[in-house]
Amino acid sequence: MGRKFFVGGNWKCNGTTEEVKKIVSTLNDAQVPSQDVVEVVVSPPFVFLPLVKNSLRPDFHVAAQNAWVKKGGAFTGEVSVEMLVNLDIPWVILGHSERRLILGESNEFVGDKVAYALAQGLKVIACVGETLEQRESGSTMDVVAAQTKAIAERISNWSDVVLAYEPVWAIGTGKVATPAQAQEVHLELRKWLQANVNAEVAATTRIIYGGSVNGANCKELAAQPDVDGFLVGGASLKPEFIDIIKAAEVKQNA
Ligand SMILES: O=C(CO)COP(=O)(O)O
Repeated sequence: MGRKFFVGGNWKCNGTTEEVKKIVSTLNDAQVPSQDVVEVVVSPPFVFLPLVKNSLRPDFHVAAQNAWVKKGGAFTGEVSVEMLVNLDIPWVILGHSERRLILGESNEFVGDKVAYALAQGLKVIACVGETLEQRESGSTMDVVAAQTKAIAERISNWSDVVLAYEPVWAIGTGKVATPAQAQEVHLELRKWLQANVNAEVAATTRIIYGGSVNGANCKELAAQPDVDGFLVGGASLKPEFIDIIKAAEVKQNA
């Protein structure tokens, strides 16, 4: 199958220097499966990226939580892709629902960001997901397909993209999607990629789940055939993130 398990930790807008040092030290001391089995990427706020990059174990990598849509310049408050490349930051999270919904980023804007970041050599964790209202009205697949389409229309190479399905109603709510709910959308997304991109991209692109993942629910989710890992928020700030990384072993034993 060849889809290496991927565990991302999205620290969001959290942390002090002391807290960040503590999380890094916990991660550095952890016994986890090897890089051949699981790819681990943590995403601190921009201001802590150099600290984390310089102190984190070499088998774990870092991601920015956002980047500007095109070349940097007169865009007060933004951080450009070029700056991330300059700092040797390999990954960026784009299209997180908090940016789509709170900061008003449209599907097209997110698609443009993904295309620009990939073109400059970054790897992208691209997020999609429906709100509770959209789920209840039966439009989950239409919503995630439209979000994915806006990306697919703008890129030709998916090898540096990880697709994160993060239902908005499950984010930070403690209300995790059931393994069946996650599997259903992941499979539909894979079918969408097959029909609209190609079979190889559908078979090889990692589709990870995010939304109230924790040490207790991660194994059952990881056992789903189309769940290739996680994007973890709150629990990525805690030692239980190590247990979530270890959920990769579920795939090995499958
Ligand atoms: O938004 C998320 C990761 O990007 C998920 O957040 P929680 O794990 O805190 O629900």
